[in-house]
Amino acid sequence: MQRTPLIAANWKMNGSAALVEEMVDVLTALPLTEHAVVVCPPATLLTRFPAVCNFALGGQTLSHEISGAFTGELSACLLQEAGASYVIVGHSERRALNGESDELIAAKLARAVAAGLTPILCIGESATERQQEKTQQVLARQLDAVYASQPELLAKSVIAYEPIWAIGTGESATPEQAQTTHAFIRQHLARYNTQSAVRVKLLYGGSVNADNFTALFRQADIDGALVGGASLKPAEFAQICLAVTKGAKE
Ligand SMILES: O=C(CO)COP(=O)(O)O
Repeated sequence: MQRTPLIAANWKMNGSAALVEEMVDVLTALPLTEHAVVVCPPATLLTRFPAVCNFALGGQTLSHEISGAFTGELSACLLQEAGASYVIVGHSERRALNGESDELIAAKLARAVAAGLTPILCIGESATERQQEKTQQVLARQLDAVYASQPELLAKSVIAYEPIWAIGTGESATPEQAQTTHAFIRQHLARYNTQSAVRVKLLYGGSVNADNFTALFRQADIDGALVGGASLKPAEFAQICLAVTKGAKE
């Protein structure tokens, strides 16, 4: 089963209209294959991107509500209207800083799928959980919560494994560590549904850069990356994108 690769950029609360222009110039010059790259800028910048280009756009979070008196929130439909076709859900920063629970994340995922957005579900363990050998337990809990809410949601999502200890630290998981965990995630998904487990794209996130990406991407169960810091540097991000268009896996 050949899964097409995906590189996703998470700009977090960074970027500017100027960075949009720079990124568009750099990415549109690349021979990107269809659906290979998605850029998730702050929502206010979504409409600054051209309506048609050779990469997709995504939001960084969404409300679990459809519409109404929810000041400051953004619905799936608003994101879609602004040009998004993906949305990051359950990033560890939102789990930690905004108190997003597994159940809330499952509700957001359902809202995204219902609106036709592809969710990028983030899961991952903290340094302490890894030291206590609870990585698999944490990931299983995060996946089970989504499965329990609606069994078909995971098959319609991209899943990003982002160990919290690797985010923004410059200390990426090693290719072996990442592959072991991705293989576990895929096995766990297979317990729900063997066919969709083979099809689901699993991205690795956490201090990915142009130097370490190729070795990560060569791993059997790593289908791409969710890139934070390096996605703010157009030339470096372009190198990561090119690695998948060149088929670095072979
Ligand atoms: O959190 C991340 C992407 O969602 C990873 O961030 P960094 O690539 O900066 O470590």
